[in-house]
Amino acid sequence: MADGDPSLTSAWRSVLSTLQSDERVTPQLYGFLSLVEPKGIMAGTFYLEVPNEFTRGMIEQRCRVPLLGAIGRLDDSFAVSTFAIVVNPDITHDAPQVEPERLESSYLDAPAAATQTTAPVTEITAAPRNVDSRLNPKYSFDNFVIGQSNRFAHAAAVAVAEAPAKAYNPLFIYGDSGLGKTHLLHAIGHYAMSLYPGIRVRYVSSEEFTNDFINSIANNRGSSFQARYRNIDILLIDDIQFLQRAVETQEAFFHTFNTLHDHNKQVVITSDLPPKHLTGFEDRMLTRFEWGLITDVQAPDLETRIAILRKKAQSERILVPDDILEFMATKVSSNIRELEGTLIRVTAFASLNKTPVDMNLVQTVLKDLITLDDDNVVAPADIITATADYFKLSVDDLYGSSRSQAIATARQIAMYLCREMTNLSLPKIGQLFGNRDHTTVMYANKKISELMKERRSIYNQVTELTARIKQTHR
Ligand SMILES: Nc1ncnc2c1ncn2[C@@H]1O[C@H](COP(=O)(O)OP(=O)(O)OP(=O)(O)O)[C@@H](O)[C@H]1O
Repeated sequence: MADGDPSLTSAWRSVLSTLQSDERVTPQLYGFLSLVEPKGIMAGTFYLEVPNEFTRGMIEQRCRVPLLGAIGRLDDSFAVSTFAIVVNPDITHDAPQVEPERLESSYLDAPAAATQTTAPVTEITAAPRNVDSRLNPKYSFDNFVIGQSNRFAHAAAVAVAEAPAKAYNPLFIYGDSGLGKTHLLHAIGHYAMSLYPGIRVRYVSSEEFTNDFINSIANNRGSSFQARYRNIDILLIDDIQFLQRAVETQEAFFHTFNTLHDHNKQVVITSDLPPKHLTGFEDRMLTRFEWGLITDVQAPDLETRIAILRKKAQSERILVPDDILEFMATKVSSNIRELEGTLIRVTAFASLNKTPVDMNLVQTVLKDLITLDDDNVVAPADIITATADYFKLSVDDLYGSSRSQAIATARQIAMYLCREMTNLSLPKIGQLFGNRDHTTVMYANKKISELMKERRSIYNQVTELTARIKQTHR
């Protein structure tokens, strides 16, 4: 679709009208959205232009989720699921309704909660707010359930958000997959941003860091890489184990870490193992990981698992009796992601059949979801092949960029299953599917969870496909 295309303009108008009635979009934020020029739709991405970095930052940081939601509501014929924002200073528009200066100065006001700590707030450098924090709004401290297994990690995370670079630096959180490390990282970011409006936070997975680094070398843009990772107040880096043996990327991370630490900026790192068990890292790097505080997250006990399920059910406004929650929590014991997957399936089934969630239903659904043990890990390639076979498509269709509805839905189902059945991170799954952004995977996950509740055909497809994949792994 080209610039000036009337259907493009009408698509963007419809997005704006959805956003206008979204209570998460304040009039000030709407002011920034009204600066957007829609440029085109390609390969499922809505390309938008804005006049400056500040506007891009505001939209990316504060409107990402409502915007993805509004785009998702567009007519299927647009075949669009995500967006990308490009800065074009040549666009001329009226000024946004909030002047950047006002936001800047509010950043320097010590917030109430922060004054309880020893953090001298003004030490955090005020600077243009154009950092895309890439935080997932789903993961906050409010919806993190505290239990014996994560109490210490949670307290350390809160302390770091309240007093960046003062409490523990770096904070190193380790533990098995699916136990809440990523959730804590994002929660630190959100909480720090609410305490110190305008603070520059960047969440990045090690894979994204590696890609950024490689691209910066390939494109001779080392200085923009440095600017991106060094002009920030809090760096949240997920799954550092993926930098094992990546000598040059490690070197880049080493310098980033030193610069941030020397300038009193906070670094938070997660990993599947504690520093002393990580192999493939230089000693000087491991020593630095141990400078601050190391804490682990463990598998949650039964009570915590029940509490997590209860919280999740409440947030989705689903009524699930306590004995059912307890039953589900007993069946799925180690991985919280799997626990959530179980709840999604159960509530989708109940919603489709318009029946309450009772023990019979849970037992029926759980029959299809017998968990695989650790030696029986599903390879993402198997999921993709099985999905392609099931929908009578080719594997290349799923990797590729076709926007046909049938292929796009099959691709989203494959992404959903990769998220549910493997330990792969969102960026890694995005990479697998033709280098897509991790937000596309997040969106696919959400969309399929919702569609399962609304369309029996989708529920059946996901269930049958899961059973087939598990069958081949028994
Ligand atoms: N204590 C908790 N309270 C509520 N939800 C939780 C908790 N711990 C984990 N979760 C949820 O479980 C899911 C998996 O957690 P998360 O992605 O943070 O795990 P992880 O340890 O980072 O795993 P990986 O190493 O595979 O990236 C998320 O949806 C998260 O919100």
